[in-house]
Amino acid sequence: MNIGIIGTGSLGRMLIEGFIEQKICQPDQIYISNRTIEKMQKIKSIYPLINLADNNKCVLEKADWIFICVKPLDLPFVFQETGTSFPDNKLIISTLLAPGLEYLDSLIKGKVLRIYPSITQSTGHGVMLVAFGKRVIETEKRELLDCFNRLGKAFEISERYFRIAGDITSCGPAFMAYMTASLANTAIEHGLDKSLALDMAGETMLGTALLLKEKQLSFEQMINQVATPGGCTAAGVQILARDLSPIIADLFQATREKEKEIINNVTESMQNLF
Ligand SMILES: NC(=O)C1=CN([C@@H]2O[C@H](COP(=O)(O)OP(=O)(O)OC[C@H]3O[C@@H](n4cnc5c(N)ncnc54)[C@H](O)[C@@H]3O)[C@@H](O)[C@H]2O)C=CC1
Ligand SMILES: O=C(O)[C@@H]1CCC=N1
Repeated sequence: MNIGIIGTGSLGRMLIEGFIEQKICQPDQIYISNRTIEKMQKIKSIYPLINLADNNKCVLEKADWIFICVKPLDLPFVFQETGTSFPDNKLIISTLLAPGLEYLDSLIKGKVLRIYPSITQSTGHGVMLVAFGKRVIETEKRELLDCFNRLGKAFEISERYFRIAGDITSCGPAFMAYMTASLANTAIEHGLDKSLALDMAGETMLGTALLLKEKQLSFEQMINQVATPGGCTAAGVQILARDLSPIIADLFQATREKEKEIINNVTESMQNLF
């Protein structure tokens, strides 16, 4: 089975690393294309056997599973080039937050699904949200989910939950990194050396994740184990409990509004072209 990646930015590259590092396929089974050649060449310097395609059409010809990893507003240009009619043995896999499956199923003659991956999955950990279009059959669904489960955990859910789940799983790594960096930055403001603070923050984030996983702790158990009764962690947690909720509510609102804007813009530009 050959894998195609159209768009080798952050996410396309993560998928390439994940497929190769988790031994889902060999580098010579992967065909990639990108608008600018430099990003592809960097990937080729790491995986010399990977195939650089001349254009997106070549990826479609060579690969069986084709992951589209461009930004939503670039999608119309991809379909302009490749057409929208694909044989039944190909699976078109959109990583984009828009357009939705109903539109893709009506535009594309062929099999399509949506995934919402996470950049963390190159490590074999993290979450992939999955929703299948109506022409994907059961055996293909199982094969896809088996593959995605080797890149962390795959959750087949209705795409109407992609936004709120994606705030945890796909945007989450950035939000969590921001919060951890904020702890470090405040410590820096209080006089701790910058590189020490950042190193400490990263190591603590890693240790926290490993502890949660290895000891199968719930978040609440983790908090309770750290927060000695009457101690300073408990004092800090009280501040979070008092002040964090409205900020997180604003964050969910902001991602939802941005998603709406992107969906409107993509729908308009698709309608202009098709
Ligand atoms: N970065 C992330 O963690 C996640 C991203 N996504 C989705 O993945 C998609 C890509 O996101 P990123 O990788 O972050 O963006 P990016 O901007 O890093 O990468 C997009 C790539 O597509 C290429 N491209 C643009 N037009 C093209 C065309 N016509 N043909 C071939 N290549 C073309 C660009 O040169 C660029 O390398 C977006 O739709 C995003 O919503 C989904 C979940 C997580
Ligand atoms: O920021 C974005 O729009 C994409 C989707 C989730 C992560 N990156």
